[in-house]
Amino acid sequence: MTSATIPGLSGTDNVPTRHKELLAWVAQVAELTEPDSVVFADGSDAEWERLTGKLVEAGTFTRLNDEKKPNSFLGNSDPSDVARVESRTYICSKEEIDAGPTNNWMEPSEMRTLMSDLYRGCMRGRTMYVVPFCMGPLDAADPKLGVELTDSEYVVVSMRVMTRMGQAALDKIGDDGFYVKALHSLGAPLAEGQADVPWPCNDTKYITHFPEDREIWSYGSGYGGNALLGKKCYSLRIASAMAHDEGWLAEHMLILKLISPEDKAYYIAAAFPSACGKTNLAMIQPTIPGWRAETIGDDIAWMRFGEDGRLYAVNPEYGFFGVAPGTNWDSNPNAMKTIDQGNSVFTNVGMTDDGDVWWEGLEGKPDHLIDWKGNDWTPESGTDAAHPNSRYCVPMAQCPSMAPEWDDPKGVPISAILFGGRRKTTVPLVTEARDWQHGVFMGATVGSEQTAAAEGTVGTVRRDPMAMLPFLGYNVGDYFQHWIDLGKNADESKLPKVFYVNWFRRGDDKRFLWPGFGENSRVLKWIVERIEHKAAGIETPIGVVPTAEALDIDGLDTTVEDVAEALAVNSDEWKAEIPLIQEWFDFVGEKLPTGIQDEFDALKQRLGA
Ligand SMILES: Nc1nc2c(ncn2[C@@H]2O[C@H](COP(=O)(O)OP(=O)(O)OP(=O)(O)O)[C@@H](O)[C@H]2O)c(=O)[nH]1
Ligand SMILES: O=C([O-])CC(=O)C(=O)O
Ligand SMILES: [Mn+2]
Repeated sequence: MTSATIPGLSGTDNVPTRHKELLAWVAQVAELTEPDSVVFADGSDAEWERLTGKLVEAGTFTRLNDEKKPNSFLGNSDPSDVARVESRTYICSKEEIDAGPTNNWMEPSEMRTLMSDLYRGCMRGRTMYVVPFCMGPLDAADPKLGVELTDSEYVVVSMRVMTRMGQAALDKIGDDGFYVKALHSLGAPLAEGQADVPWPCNDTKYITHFPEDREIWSYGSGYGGNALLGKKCYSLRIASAMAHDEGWLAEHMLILKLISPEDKAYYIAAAFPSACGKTNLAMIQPTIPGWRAETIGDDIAWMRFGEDGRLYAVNPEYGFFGVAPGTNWDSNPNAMKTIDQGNSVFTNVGMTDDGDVWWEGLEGKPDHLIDWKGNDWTPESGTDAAHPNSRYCVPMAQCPSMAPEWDDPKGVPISAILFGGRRKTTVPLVTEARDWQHGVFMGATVGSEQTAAAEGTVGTVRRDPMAMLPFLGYNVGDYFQHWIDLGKNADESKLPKVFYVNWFRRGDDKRFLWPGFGENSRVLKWIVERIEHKAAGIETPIGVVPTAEALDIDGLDTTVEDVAEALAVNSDEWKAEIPLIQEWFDFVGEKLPTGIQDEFDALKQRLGA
């Protein structure tokens, strides 16, 4: 790590790059934000030691018991800074229509002026880190590079887990290479002698994207999705705009490798909204004999057509930023084994008296711990030990279920795409689309109950197209058209088949009708057998659903009645869905593709609605 003081970045001898434009940008931001010092992050172990040590000293981190979680830390946030802030997230395209109805928009120069005022002097008393990173393998033909400038050590160490961060990425950028500019500040300057707080942040927050300039400006939050700018901001919002221009897809999808008893591998990508089961499905342990699964990615997929006409997916990430509550040895043993190897950062979970972590749903409920707000907690407290959106941040390479090809820059050929959401009613366990365009319609109309992953009322149903509602870098109507066009230009026989799944349907007494987790392998088996033309299905107005016999429920600890209810297509429920879809399409507005409107009209006709 080399440091250079400001404003003297003109003397660049001790700086680890000769990239003039990059250095000019660093100097310009330093001049605006006035940090005490500027440090280039190199991604080394020594740097990790130094920065985690600094975070412990500052009271941000507590080092966990090395025998339980080696080289791991707990950092509990300010209670106001626990999730993505969608109402403060902006797409500042030049024209408002290009941000579209699903995004907040402000004219770019107006936003730059407003945020420059906030950034002025905002790093006083802090260090500004220059964090080079690469999304996806460094040896990709066209590596996707970025540089985050941040005044948060928590961000630097988390970026090291989540991305290929440090000198290797800076070397890839070279002397004049392109990189995405990602500027982040906690917005919490320190006056001379002012003591710091454990989790600095600001009540004013902006998470801003300039898609045409491929630039990100974030202010006021230290939380994952708002501050680790390689993840949602770059790999989804900016990348979706790049993908639209360049003919590929940047999606909020897990990537799973499923291996049949005949040893044939199938790669499946699945888009579910935040906190709706991507990580769990990505690490699934199938319950049906002979079937195995491996992980390629758990949150983001970049997909492009290969020379053979198939759609290939790459996981751009390097770490998991997973939902902690509900993760346990039964629901997700692979996540537990990954975490147990250490090298992790936990946010907003409880800490046990022996220096380990605990959250709701984890085995071994302790009699006493310190909760995520720093208070004494006992099972009688009646409060959550961990915030519902508490997270573990851990290197993917440690996960025992990773497929050997998980970081292959070529990616993996996708056989099926799953869309899903969290719906108590209406949506069956699994439905197969009639063709690509019908599949795009399904994705475009996914509804899901709101979770704790963003601010808002948990439980309200909202449309979350392709699970991308909070992550689209451009107009949602153009996005639907892009999906349709990619299918039109492809060899239909090589396109992935599309399915709509719902693990969350409930019975009258509110219980889940389907056990989920490892048992979802039964649904995956039907999907693979549909691809191989081996499983039966029934044509319904909404698509093809399994016959009672086609879904393998051998040895399943669920009643046949519940399974039937989970699979049921209830035409009254679907008729009630029609005005909701209409309302959503009215909101999408004039850019709704005719292909999607055609699918909607056909659905209404089939339903007699
Ligand atoms: N009932 C039920 N719950 C599930 C299932 N899969 C996951 N969950 C629960 O859903 C919550 C979120 O699951 P994750 O796998 O972390 O969700 P995610 O989509 O990766 O979330 P993000 O990281 O926010 O994008 C956890 O509380 C899980 O226990 C399932 O098949 N059935
Ligand atoms: O972005 C985050 O903070 C966490 C995440 O994966 C999501 O919300 O989908
Ligand atoms: Mn996510």
